[in-house]
Amino acid sequence: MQYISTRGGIDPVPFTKAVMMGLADDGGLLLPRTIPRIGSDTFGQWKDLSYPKLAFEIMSRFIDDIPGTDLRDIISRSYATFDTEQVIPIIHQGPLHIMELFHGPTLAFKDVALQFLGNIFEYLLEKDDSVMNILGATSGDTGSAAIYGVRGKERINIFILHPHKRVSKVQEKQMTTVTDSNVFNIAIRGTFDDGQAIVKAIFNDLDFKEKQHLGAINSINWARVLAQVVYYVHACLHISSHENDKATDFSVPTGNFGDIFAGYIAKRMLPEGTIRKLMLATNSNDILSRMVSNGDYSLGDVVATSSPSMDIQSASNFERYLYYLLDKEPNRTNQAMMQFAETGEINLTDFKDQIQRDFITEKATEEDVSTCIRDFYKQYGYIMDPHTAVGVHCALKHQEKGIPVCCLATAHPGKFGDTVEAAIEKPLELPDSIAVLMEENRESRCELMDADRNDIQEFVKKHSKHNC
Ligand SMILES: Cc1ncc(COP(=O)(O)O)c(C=O)c1O
Ligand SMILES: N[C@@H](CCOP(=O)(O)O)C(=O)O
Repeated sequence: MQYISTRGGIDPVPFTKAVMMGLADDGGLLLPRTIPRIGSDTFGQWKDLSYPKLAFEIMSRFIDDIPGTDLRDIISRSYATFDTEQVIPIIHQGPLHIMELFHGPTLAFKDVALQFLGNIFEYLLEKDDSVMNILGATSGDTGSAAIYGVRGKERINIFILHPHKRVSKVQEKQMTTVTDSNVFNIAIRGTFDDGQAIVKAIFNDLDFKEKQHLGAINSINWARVLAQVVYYVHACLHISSHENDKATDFSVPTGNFGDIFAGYIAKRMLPEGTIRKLMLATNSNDILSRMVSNGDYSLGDVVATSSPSMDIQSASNFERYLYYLLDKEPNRTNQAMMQFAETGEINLTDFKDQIQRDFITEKATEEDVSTCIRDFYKQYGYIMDPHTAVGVHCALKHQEKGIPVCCLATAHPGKFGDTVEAAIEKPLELPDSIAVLMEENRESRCELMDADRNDIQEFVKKHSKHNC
């Protein structure tokens, strides 16, 4: 399998190079040259596979430059850190299927891909006897999952930018109380979008990228998307065996467009009609919702909400979808992205029909989110986090009679305890890993910096790991 850039400016590369490259060297995003198709027979044979075995079946269709035995080992180690043997339980609650993606070490869906990516990096660096300096931006969950994915790994230093005071208390503590010497947290005076733009600008300095051995853990990195494709297939297998092979809709709370893009890839891979509709749910940062409703992909200000991890306007992975929307023409994708960089908008009104064939959308206000958490708890006794509630709100509004809907539960409610407790009007029982974090006097480490690309680049240079 070869990987190409959405902007067409690099020669195709195999999986391992794509993972190490992160952002494509022409500023675009990497995609597999073709999306493998899964026939109905093969899909049927996967029904009883464990999660790691299913992950191997899917990933090995995209990875042909890591020996099978090594890939199996990497996958099985990655999911052994989850707190349940099922890895990703799917439960039936009221009218919905809820896929709980938060059973990994940092209690959010990011662990599913970042446990895997941390192990892939370690494996490839050992092979090459090399080192890596990871640079990433987070609105709260990617950062901690990436840190937990690589903490203590000898060949890796990690630098994570998060927006100062715009992440939840638990998210902040999860990141900053990891005091391993290879972990550097930077709180920036700015938004997640500012952090992501700085990360991309630094990656685009190819000389710096090469000299500092930069690596990417954001969904810029194809391996992130790939690991997330697996759980859509897992859910389809589960639901088709419980609901007589019915086509399934998915509702996905969306910020950087990575998770829902993984669903889009799964839809194109699986037998026709296995996934019916993808519901794209946003909070008040609704650029993606406006794009689906009327083709208007135009930046607004980032506003702070109770689902802070989705307080994003400039959705990184949108470029990958745009590439397919523009008939896989890199020149057109490049032009559109250049225009977006200049004007902050892309007019997609001519593509509205296609976009609406791919997605249904809904935007949840702050009131919608707390009402959804409260009512779902009252009716079914199930407690969800505010990001999950954005998706559940959308699912309940758009569910069609007789069509199963699977909602992605992207974080544990305890990560956003204040919002959840206010909605359900009672204290939450916190998992031990959160209770420990909130103990007083825990040592923590974080630099506060302006959202200044040069300062951050200098900081990374000063603290970066080098080959011996
Ligand atoms: C808890 C949670 N839910 C949903 C999302 C949205 O995922 P994506 O950015 O892949 O669209 C994020 C991060 O953005 C998140 O951290
Ligand atoms: N919600 C994310 C934002 C970064 O998205 P990514 O999927 O590109 O890493 C976060 O929690 O940081």
